[in-house]
Amino acid sequence: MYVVVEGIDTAGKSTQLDLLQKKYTDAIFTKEPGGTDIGLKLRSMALNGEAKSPIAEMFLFLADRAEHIEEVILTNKQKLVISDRSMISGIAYASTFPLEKMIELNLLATNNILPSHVILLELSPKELEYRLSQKENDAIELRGIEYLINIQNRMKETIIKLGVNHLFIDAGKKIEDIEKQIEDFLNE
Ligand SMILES: Nc1ncnc2c1ncn2[C@@H]1O[C@H](COP(=O)(O)OP(=O)(O)O)[C@@H](O)[C@H]1O
Ligand SMILES: Cc1cn([C@H]2C[C@H](O)[C@@H](COP(=O)(O)OP(=O)(O)O)O2)c(=O)[nH]c1=O
Repeated sequence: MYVVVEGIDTAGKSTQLDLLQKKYTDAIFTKEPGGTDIGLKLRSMALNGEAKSPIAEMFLFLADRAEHIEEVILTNKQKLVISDRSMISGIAYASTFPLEKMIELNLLATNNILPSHVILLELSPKELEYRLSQKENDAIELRGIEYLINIQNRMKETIIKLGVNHLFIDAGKKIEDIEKQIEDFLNE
């Protein structure tokens, strides 16, 4: 099983992944960007906003993804792999590029490998505004509420277009209610 937890910044991914880690002690936990050695370097370049060109930034994430699929996903095919983000983020965050083009590029990077389970934590603009105000923001988070809600809409569109098995969850619900919904989805 290749499970991905998706959502815009502050949606609650890390919170749920910590809970999953306690429950699924034999699973492989990984993330994008930064799930491999090269990925850690690419992650720091991408997140520090070092690239001036949005195209260069997008290719840093694609390089990370290609390496991650090769090194982590393919080598653990028989195991339960749970990833913090995936190509869904890759397609959605590259919002200045057409969706179809991004799907094509991401399928090239992943060798056409798709997640078997996609969990999307979905935030309301109000809850997003509150959560961003409670933390120090990185370069991407500083792009603001409207930018991130647009990304969230693109995430939903991407999931539907790819036709992957998915669960959309209201991220404003109680942590334990979300945890239960995820558990039920993985046990289906
Ligand atoms: N269901 C929830 N209800 C209220 N606050 C939450 C919930 N889930 C997470 N949080 C809080 O929101 C913030 C962002 O959560 P986090 O798990 O770090 O998100 P992400 O990994 O998606 O950026 C944290 O302060 C966390 O404690
Ligand atoms: C995977 C991916 C993430 N991103 C963005 C989303 C996040 O803002 C950022 C890194 O995600 P994340 O690791 O969730 O950041 P943090 O640990 O600070 O919560 O990179 C892209 O722009 N493109 C991508 O392909």
